[in-house]
Amino acid sequence: MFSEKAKAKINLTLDVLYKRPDGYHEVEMVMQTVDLSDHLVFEDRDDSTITLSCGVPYIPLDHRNLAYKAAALLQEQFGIRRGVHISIEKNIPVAAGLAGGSSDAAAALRGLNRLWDLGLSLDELAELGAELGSDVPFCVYGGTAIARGRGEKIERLPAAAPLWVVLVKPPIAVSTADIYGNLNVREIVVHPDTQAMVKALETGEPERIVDHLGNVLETVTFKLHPEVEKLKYQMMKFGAMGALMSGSGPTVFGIVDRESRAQRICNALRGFSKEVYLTRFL
Ligand SMILES: C[C@](O)(CO)[C@H](O)COP(=O)(O)OP(=O)(O)OC[C@H]1O[C@@H](n2ccc(N)nc2=O)[C@H](O)[C@@H]1O
Ligand SMILES: Nc1ncnc2c1ncn2[C@@H]1O[C@H](COP(=O)(O)OP(=O)(O)OP(=O)(O)O)[C@@H](O)[C@H]1O
Repeated sequence: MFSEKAKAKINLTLDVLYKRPDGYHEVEMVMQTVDLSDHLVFEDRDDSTITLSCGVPYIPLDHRNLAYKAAALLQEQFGIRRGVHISIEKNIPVAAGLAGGSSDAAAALRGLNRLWDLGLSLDELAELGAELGSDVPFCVYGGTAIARGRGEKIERLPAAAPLWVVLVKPPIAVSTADIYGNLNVREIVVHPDTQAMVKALETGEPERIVDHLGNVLETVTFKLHPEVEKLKYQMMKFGAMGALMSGSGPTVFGIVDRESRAQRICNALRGFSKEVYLTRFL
């Protein structure tokens, strides 16, 4: 029996450069792991099937689950005849822009690499992960990184200073495909400055980091779901140093340098949303 943590991510920057002929968007994003995690446990089975259990009722437990897909991919690629039962304790909100499913897939790749003694490196697992989703390779490594291509090309960065992050999710689910589908690249007014964010992270100065937050998908999601923009405004009003929507949304994160202030923001936001989390850069 093995276990793995599947950590959530936020996008400190998310830039779209152009729409590619394959329908995906060429991106450049600074990604950061935060300490909000699902927990996965992997147990051997007597047969070759893959089974899943999960405490929450609203995620698929069959071939549509990204952790199932990860297990099936490894079985197929390496001719594995052993089965596995994967229990998922879900703490990351679903369809939130926090890569919950992608992180479960990455944790499944790491966990099964150990359970099935495959001896694969993180680079090899990340390459396999790209077949499951654009965010999976980053989730294989975690930490701080720049993601390019459709998100699968990862340049790892030194660990960032452990800033506090408040997450707030409105009670709506957002489809990533819909948000990218509604983006008109020619209408992007301000592109985030990826290199400036990298430099800001090197200094560890929160004031510089929040200066360079930017996500070109915000405009699209805000138009479809105005309550997301409202939460961003409230996050700032309650005292965050900077705030941004994560990924395609609808989660908004706020960056804070002191725990006491982060706690106060969480308390204030709980008047508006049931889903508020206090986390940190990891
Ligand atoms: C929004 C982000 O989460 C930011 O980290 C990612 O860019 C999306 O990552 P993801 O959810 O793992 O995305 P995938 O499962 O690979 O793709 C979902 C859908 O989003 C769109 N998509 C995704 C990534 C990308 N670079 N361009 C796209 O246009 C495509 O329509 C795709 O069918
Ligand atoms: N292990 C899983 N956990 C959560 N959702 C999953 C999982 N496997 C498949 N899904 C499906 O994936 C969809 C997207 O959920 P997920 O939580 O991964 O979105 P997300 O956080 O917006 O991802 P991203 O930030 O990578 O776009 C859900 O509708 C859900 O049914």
